[in-house]
Amino acid sequence: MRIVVALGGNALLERGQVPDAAAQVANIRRAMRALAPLTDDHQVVITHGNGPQVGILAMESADDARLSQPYPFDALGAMTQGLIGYWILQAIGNERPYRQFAAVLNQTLVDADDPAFSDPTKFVGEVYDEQTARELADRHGWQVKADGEHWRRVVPSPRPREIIETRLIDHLLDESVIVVCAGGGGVPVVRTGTGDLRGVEAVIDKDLSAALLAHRLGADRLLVLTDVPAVMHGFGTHAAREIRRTTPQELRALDLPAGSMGPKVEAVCRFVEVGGASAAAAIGSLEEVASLVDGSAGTFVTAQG
Ligand SMILES: Nc1ncnc2c1ncn2[C@@H]1O[C@H](COP(=O)(O)OP(=O)(O)O)[C@@H](O)[C@H]1O
Ligand SMILES: NC(=O)OP(=O)(O)O
Repeated sequence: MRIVVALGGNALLERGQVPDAAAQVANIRRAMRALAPLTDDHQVVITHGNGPQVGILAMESADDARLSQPYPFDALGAMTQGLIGYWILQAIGNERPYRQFAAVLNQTLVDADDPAFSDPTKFVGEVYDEQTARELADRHGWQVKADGEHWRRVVPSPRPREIIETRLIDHLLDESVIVVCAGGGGVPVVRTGTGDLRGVEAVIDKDLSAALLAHRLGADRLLVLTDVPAVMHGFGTHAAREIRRTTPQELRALDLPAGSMGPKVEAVCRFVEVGGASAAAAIGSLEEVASLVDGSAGTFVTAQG
């Protein structure tokens, strides 16, 4: 099978953990140990988030007095693809030293007139209390919003339209290469009037890019891995109940938070809706990844349910 895996942010950095390199390397090592068996039997693409990391780089850049302007988010996104891609390559390579791996620094096309550019929603960087967040916003010209009980910086997150490197990734998979790409949703770019690509200030949602990539690659599965075993009815209540086999229609009827489970559900729904009868997607925990493939764990989504 051809499988696209979207690795949740918690696999890189647990909530509240200090974002030291060593902590992330150890987390990624654990994640790759769990993912490695999947790569023995299937063509696998690994995508990953970059919200905390891109926020740290943005803060460093904003504080660097030598710069007349902080580095823009397309450049920062490319940096995180290199950083996290390197960590993943090394970790999966240590698990399967006889295999070939590639981290593809990729560009993701978005629409220049996407309404998201005037309504930032993507949380990046660290969490703050409201007062600190507002002070930072005044000092750096940021926009900040409440993320649950915390506050965080937000940046525009336009809808991904095309993964520019899809053909290259397709060839690599045919050659049995394990591919890391679309990290942080891919470097956001628009096409100019002359047909050139140009970077834009945004951070794309990695689950939505993973869904697009999975569709364009004709993948059999999209697996969205996170820190809960499934999508749940009544999440956070005593009556919480796992949703096991379902359809996009049933999932879309749920009221889910925009900053966490919402985009994951949107991603699996989009993949199944455009993929037809053979497409299947799952949301569940990294530790149960093998069982997510056949629906014996997690929330398994098909057109038929
Ligand atoms: N209905 C729901 N079912 C399961 N988890 C939910 C639900 N609603 C919100 N969540 C939250 O979504 C989180 C996963 O999203 P997120 O934190 O963005 O994951 P990741 O960082 O792994 O990408 C879970 O840890 C859980 O707290
Ligand atoms: N780009 C992105 O979706 O990152 P997170 O998953 O870390 O929010």
